[in-house]
Amino acid sequence: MEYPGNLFVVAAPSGAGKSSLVKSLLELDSHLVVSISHTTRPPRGQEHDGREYWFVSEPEFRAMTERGDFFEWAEVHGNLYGTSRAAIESRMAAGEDVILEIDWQGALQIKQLFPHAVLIFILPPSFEELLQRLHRRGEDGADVIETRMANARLEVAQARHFDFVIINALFETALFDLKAIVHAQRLKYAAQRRSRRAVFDALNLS
Ligand SMILES: Nc1ncnc2c1ncn2[C@@H]1O[C@H](COP(=O)(O)OP(=O)(O)OP(=O)(O)O)[C@@H](O)[C@H]1O
Ligand SMILES: Nc1nc2c(ncn2[C@@H]2O[C@H](COP(=O)(O)O)[C@@H](O)[C@H]2O)c(=O)[nH]1
Repeated sequence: MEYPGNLFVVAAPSGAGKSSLVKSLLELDSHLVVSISHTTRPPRGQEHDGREYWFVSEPEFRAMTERGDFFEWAEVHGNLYGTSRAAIESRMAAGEDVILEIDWQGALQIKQLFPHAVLIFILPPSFEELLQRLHRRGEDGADVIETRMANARLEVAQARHFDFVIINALFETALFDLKAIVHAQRLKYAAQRRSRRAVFDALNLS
């Protein structure tokens, strides 16, 4: 499928900082919209339905998968997560630039559907720092943190399938890298569209 806007996909092990980076990017970039995913995970302390996620029951989620409502979905850390068509289709069709914050399994599904999607993987500087960040965030119990740390070791091996890798050691540096990727992709896409136009013009086609 091809849409007129850019599609960015950001994945990372839990706690690497992708939500923080995407949130800061959105504050600086009014041309970018983030997709709100559906999940069966219970809300954390400050989370609201329709803001961080659409929180649904497992039967509701399964019904959506059967109806084909998702562009992609996956089981992550024991919960189900998915990007609904309703969340992004109209915005992509309108030519808006969309960013998805999803896990690596979803990212690879999106690349299959939208080959022009740009996949960005965020790495923490070390596993020790990742563990510290999960503890400092203070949102998850010890068992959840243990699961996420175990999964992190498998997830980082997937970075090789991504177009770009950013190491989120110093936050401002990682944000700069993310902005640069978005900017470069916009220029590349615009240039490609202009050259297609130029070819059409030269051939006197409309
Ligand atoms: N560069 C950084 N240095 C130190 N702390 C950071 C940095 N980036 C993010 N953090 C902190 O690390 C914690 C985890 O960040 P965040 O919630 O953005 O991670 P995440 O990758 O979105 O995790 P999840 O997938 O679980 O939602 C937060 O408390 C955040 O403030
Ligand atoms: N495949 C998908 N993964 C998603 C989606 N939305 C979020 N996620 C990923 O799940 C984990 C855990 O998130 P958390 O909010 O419980 O910490 C993280 O890697 C998210 O990126 C989705 O729609 N599809």
